[in-house]
Amino acid sequence: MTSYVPYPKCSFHEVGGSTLDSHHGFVVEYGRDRDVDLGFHVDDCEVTLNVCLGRQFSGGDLYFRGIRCDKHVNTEYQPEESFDYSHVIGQAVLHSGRHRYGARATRSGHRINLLLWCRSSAFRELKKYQKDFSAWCGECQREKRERQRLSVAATKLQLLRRQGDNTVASNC
Ligand SMILES: O=C(O)CCC(=O)C(=O)O
Ligand SMILES: [Fe+2]
Repeated sequence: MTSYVPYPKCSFHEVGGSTLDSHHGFVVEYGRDRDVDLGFHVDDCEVTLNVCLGRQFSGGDLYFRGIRCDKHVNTEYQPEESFDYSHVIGQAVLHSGRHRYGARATRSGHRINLLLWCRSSAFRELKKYQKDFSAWCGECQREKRERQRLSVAATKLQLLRRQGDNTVASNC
């Protein structure tokens, strides 16, 4: 193993990363007589640690397509949310569990990865009472920006109308 990744206690604050209190670990294997790829999904956790253990393989890239809350999990992605990651043996990737992603086909060889799904019971409890996840959901953020844009446009229109009324009144 060539790299070291600290336990993600202090990362991913906005998705519960600072209150992680349990985890679930497992190994995935791809190759001959095993899985080929993995479909588009989100993990059942707040933070995912994915360590590429080996062995020799080609393919198997991860394709990420934006972080989403439950309500927006099936929405479109924006071009800037598209990110591909190529596994490197001995290295790990750490990402939000709400990041939508999948694994492309392992084209040859045998790929083995260790997954650690880190969870926060406090974050899960809080989430039940929240409706706006614009702190981390890309689609909540987009909707919020759109609401703000419409509100600014409506205010501008109101001001212009008022200005017009005043001009008419002063000309009478
Ligand atoms: O194949 C990988 O590297 C990722 C596996 C994965 O996303 C999962 O098991 O949830
Ligand atoms: Fe996953």
